Amino acid sequence: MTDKYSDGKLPVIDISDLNREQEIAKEISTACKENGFFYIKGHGIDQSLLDSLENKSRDFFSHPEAEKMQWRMELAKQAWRGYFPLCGELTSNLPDWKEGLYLGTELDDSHPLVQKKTPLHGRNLFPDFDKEFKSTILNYIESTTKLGHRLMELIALSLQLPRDYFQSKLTLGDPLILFRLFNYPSQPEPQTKDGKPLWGVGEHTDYGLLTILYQDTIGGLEVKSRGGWINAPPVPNTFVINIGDMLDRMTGGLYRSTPHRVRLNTSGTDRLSFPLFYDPNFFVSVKPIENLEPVENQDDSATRWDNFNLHKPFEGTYGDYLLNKIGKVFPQLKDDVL
Ligand SMILES: O=C(O)CCC(=O)C(=O)O
Ligand SMILES: [Fe+2]
Repeated sequence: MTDKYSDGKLPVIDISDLNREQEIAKEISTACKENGFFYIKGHGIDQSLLDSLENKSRDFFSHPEAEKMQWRMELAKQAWRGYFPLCGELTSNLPDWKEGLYLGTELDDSHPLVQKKTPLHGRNLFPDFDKEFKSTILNYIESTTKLGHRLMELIALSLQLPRDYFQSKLTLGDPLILFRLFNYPSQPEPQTKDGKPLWGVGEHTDYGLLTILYQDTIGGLEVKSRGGWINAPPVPNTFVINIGDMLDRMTGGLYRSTPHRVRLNTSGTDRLSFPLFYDPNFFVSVKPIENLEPVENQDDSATRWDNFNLHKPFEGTYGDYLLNKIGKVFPQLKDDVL
């Protein structure tokens, strides 16, 4: 059943009942057309795994920055993994008031793509304050990647496409998976720079297909709905799902990648969040799906955070597209490793 939470605005969709697949697909279609954001429950991922990821991450971030820098991103070179310190990432050219650990699908050095030094592919840098952190992270990535496959089937059904549409045309069984652990330290006073407010994360959309977000109980995520900014507060036993720019592009704007941001955390307790980005295969070029409902005002670049027209033809692969975007959020790393 679908309940209403979060100011009554974002739906919670139960995906557990296989006999209700068509109804679930309909609920997803409505949610994707309305806000591009929804919660899912009945996802089948054990709370004990989520608790363990949260506890071990909290422990990792509690160490002094100098210790965490043992796993800094520069060390992973073009794999783009590892720790970045507070204000180490820019969104819309402003530093975010967060620190994080970047991770992804684990590929060892003998993998052909790693041998060829393919950007965004390689080994993770696993902090070892806790010896079980690595297995917890890998279990989490595996479980949520499977959940991503399932959600993409439901999204295909929601567009009246064959259930394997995205698997056969876009992910080829090997979606690009980027996973992040974020810590938003609590701040007594909002920080300002040049008179501009700082954010946990500034307004943006996500680049890929689908984001699967687990968050702790603190809150702070905000979504730009048609009626204005609304909260996406923590809801027990759920993930927040939002669609990314590539699904907006493929659906000709029928499913919008909705801007969102994270408020500066003043709660008194650090906030943790865990976004997993389930993206197209790195080597695929992303083409619009044929014969979908046409959308008026498809080009929303005038009001988009980055003034980018997602629907302008683009010839390269998803990998080309993404590297160009990432270079803007980590300019220094781009200069050093690419
Ligand atoms: O931390 C959150 O709640 C959201 C983070 C986010 O939007 C992102 O990493 O793209
Ligand atoms: Fe995001």
